[in-house]
Amino acid sequence: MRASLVQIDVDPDESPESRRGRAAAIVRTQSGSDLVVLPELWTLGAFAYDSFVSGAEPLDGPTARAMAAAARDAGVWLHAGSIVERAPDGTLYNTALVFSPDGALASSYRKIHRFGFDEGEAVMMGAGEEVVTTGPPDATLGLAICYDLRFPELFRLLTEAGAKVLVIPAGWPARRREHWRLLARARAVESQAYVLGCCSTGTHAGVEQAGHSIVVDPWGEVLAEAGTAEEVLTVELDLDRVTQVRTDLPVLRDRMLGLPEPAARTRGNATAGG
Ligand SMILES: NC(=O)CCC(=O)C(=O)O
Repeated sequence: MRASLVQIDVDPDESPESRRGRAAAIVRTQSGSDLVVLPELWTLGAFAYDSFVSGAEPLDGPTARAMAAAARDAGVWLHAGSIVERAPDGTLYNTALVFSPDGALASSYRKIHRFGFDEGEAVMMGAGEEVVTTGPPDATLGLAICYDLRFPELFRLLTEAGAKVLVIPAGWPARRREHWRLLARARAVESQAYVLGCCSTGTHAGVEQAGHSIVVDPWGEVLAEAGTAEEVLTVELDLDRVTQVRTDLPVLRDRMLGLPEPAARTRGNATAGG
């Protein structure tokens, strides 16, 4: 399977409409790929909180329509990164959209772990509640977004649901770039799956983006990594490698399920220690 990660420059001097057109044009150039991936909130900028309310869109809004057409024209599976979704009840979500090669919306995923602590998306957006896998039947994509990368329990659930390729659009800051690179490899090794991390580049809302979109194989080796410029990273994924690694080193089989809850363990230890 050939995958192309589009590391787009999110520049506040370019309008979301212009960037949408540019991203669609780039996707159309990737017709030889099976899967094309865009970053998190690339139309507005992941840290451009001031634009979230005015720039929110429904699932059939302008970004979704442009991406559906681009996926169809290129004949690719398109993970269109994420949008600020305005749900019918008015709640905002950070929502990833995946289109099949006929331009149909195959799946959407609402980011479960919202970044910002006491500000930004953590207070402006609702939290997703669904673990989502999708994609080409032979690949099974597991969906996560940016800050989700810090929460291994989500990736366990994605692996249990059959994910072989973990796709993580991001607007990760340059300041924590080494966390991004390290956690992408960690999630690949523990899940024994490919990790496709597609980050934006440029600076918006005063936050320099990490770039360094990355593809890691199920053994934890980095197959390709971008720099900090806008670029398309294209790699060949051998999906049999997932099965091979899981067979050769069957650690997923050795999980000890049913361990007591942490609180129960603490009580137990305290008693045992006298
Ligand atoms: N947009 C994000 O989720 C940012 C995540 C981040 O900055 C971090 O985890 O560090």
